[in-house]
Amino acid sequence: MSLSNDFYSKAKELIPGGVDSPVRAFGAVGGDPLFFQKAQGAYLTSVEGEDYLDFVMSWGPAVLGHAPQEVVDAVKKQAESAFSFGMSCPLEYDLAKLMTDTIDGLEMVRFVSSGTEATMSAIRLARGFTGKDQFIKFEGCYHGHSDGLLVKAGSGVSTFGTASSAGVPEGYTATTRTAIYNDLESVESILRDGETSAIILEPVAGNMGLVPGEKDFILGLRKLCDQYGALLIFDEVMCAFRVHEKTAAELYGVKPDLFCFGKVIGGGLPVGAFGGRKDVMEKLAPLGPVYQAGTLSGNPLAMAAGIKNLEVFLRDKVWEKTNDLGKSLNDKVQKLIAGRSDVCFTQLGSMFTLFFKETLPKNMDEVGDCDFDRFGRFFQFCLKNKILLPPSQYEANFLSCAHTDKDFDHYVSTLEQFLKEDQ
Ligand SMILES: Cc1ncc(COP(=O)(O)O)c(C=O)c1O
Ligand SMILES: N[C@H](C=O)CCC(=O)O
Repeated sequence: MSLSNDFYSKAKELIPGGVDSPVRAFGAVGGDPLFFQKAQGAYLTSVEGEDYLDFVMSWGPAVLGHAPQEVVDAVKKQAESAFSFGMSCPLEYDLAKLMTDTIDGLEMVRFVSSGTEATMSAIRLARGFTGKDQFIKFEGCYHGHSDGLLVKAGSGVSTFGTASSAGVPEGYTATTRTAIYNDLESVESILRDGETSAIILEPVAGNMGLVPGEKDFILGLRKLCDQYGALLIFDEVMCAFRVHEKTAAELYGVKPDLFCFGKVIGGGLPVGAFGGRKDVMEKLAPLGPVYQAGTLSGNPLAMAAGIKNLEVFLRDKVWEKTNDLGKSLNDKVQKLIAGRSDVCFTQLGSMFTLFFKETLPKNMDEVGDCDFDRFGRFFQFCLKNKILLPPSQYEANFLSCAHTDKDFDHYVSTLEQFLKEDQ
């Protein structure tokens, strides 16, 4: 029994499945989950004291690497004066100012404690603003686990093979309409009745593996929203500051009505935010009739971590570094797999996915063609070689400015060995 096995056995007695989020359970790749004690730079240290090269990076926040000193110092300093006020503090304004100054189209922003809350609140706001109940989401996009959004969702929902979740009454999903990613026709056919309040999507999807929206698709969504009186919501919880220096909105040159954020803007502490057009945001309580609240919203520790994470990201031009690193990894992998038809690789900024299929998928159905058993074997092979991948073919990998070309050489030689042994 390893120490991780020991912790896992104990955790299973008190925590369902031994984990606080299903993807951590290694359910799709076999074997028992590892438990960790330390995260530093591009590495995690298990409770056994073994170092693992990390491509999970806390599912996105750690774009500077784990525990960057300036963020650690900012959190320590804040902890000396307050963990939580339950009242307003200047740090909320500071992060709002930094974000609204940085992000084109973000006129106002409200902080919450998770990406789930951000998307759930954005949908409520869109309904309140337009007076319409229906909204569109895409198969394979994941927007957290609020009831109405747990329909044909990616990430753990697909990993564990559920189209929707038990415990969600039919009525709660009756207003959720699903369309096919990268397929404008599937969207317009739903919009024609004029009943849709909003379209929400990951403009660069990372919860069915990395599947970028095609430019025409994203531009087309903007046009359709304008034509049919629906709001366009970009869920950039995962992709902001990862696929572009700022947002995917800038990458495509499209302005959504609302954005959702999380991950990087909290520097690893629990945070989410939604914002966008002022006339829409002013419908929120206490100004307007759309209610939304949170005991720990705008939490000072999370604000301090987020401000420092973003400041360093912008000041040190971290985007240029992570983008170059991503391209370097892409070059190495493409060279290795050239001419193969059993595997393909895609990268955008600091996100990437290796799919066990011939060609890159454009939507959730095409991701379904992957060889999932082989992905599981690759995951285990990497683990043996001290590399931690997200434990599902449906998840994107993340790198940070703390990763190095030497780390990538290790990943690529591990992949090379795997492809030789696993014919
Ligand atoms: C695109 C996207 N939206 C929303 C969420 C939900 O965020 P959280 O897990 O912080 O609730 C996630 C991740 O889980 C995500 O990747
Ligand atoms: N894909 C999810 C978020 O990005 C994975 C995180 C989780 O559900 O625990």
